Amino acid sequence: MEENDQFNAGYGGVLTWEGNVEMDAAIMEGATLDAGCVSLIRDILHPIALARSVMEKTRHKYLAGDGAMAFAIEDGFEILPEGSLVTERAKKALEDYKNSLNKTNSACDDEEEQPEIGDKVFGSPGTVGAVAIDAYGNVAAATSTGGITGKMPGRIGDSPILGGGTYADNAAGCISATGNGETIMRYNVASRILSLIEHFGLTAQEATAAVLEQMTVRFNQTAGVISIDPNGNLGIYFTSRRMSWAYQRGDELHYGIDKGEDIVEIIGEPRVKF
Ligand SMILES: NC(=O)C[C@H](N)C(=O)O
Repeated sequence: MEENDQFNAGYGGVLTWEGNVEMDAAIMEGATLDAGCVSLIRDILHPIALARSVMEKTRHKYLAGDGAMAFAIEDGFEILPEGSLVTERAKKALEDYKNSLNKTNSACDDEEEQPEIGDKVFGSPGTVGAVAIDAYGNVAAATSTGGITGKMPGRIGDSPILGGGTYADNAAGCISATGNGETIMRYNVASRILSLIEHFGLTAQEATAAVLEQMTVRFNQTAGVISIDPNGNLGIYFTSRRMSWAYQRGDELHYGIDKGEDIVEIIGEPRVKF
């Protein structure tokens, strides 16, 4: 999905105020609470793979900027020619965003001006997130994003923040979030949802809906989350107008984008049967 320009991750990621793609990603496994996070990544097609390398090959959990790029080179990642991830669509979104700011001509972080997820005006609809559970109850989460259009260079969102936009713990479940990163990280969205599941016995759907509704009321900002609880129940909820999501269970593929939508396709037997 990082290769698909329809998503705000990898190729087609949204642009900083200065017109660059600067990406964040995180991956976490719930059995060990091991994790890898990266920020301020440029010219790499799959930042999520770099996050995984940080998890598996370093003694650290989070690398950013020049150090992360140096590690990527050392680890054999292809560094694309500068600007290779920038699409015409992302450029147009940045231009539209700049034109929409009639108050000031700087990269201010005025929350009122930030588009909500799904907004077609200022860039690709969304961050790419994945959550999964296996037959043994091991959960995992991963999130990859270009952030928000017109962000200041150096800005880091919620996606690589463990407990903010990404988290996985076999005792509680797994989370990937999308939406206004400044709000999601301040509200600790992932850890709040998982607390409700672990300590108050809510299902993934109940906990996800409760926390996102509270966040939206408190901050007047929208977000969306996909989650799975330790019983394998899915949570899919968004306070934005739209969020594209999909999941597979057995041979059924479900997907949707607008509220209440649940399109089902039978895609044949899965290769691994549980
Ligand atoms: N579209 C997104 O989900 C953006 C991401 N949450 C960020 O703020 O970096």
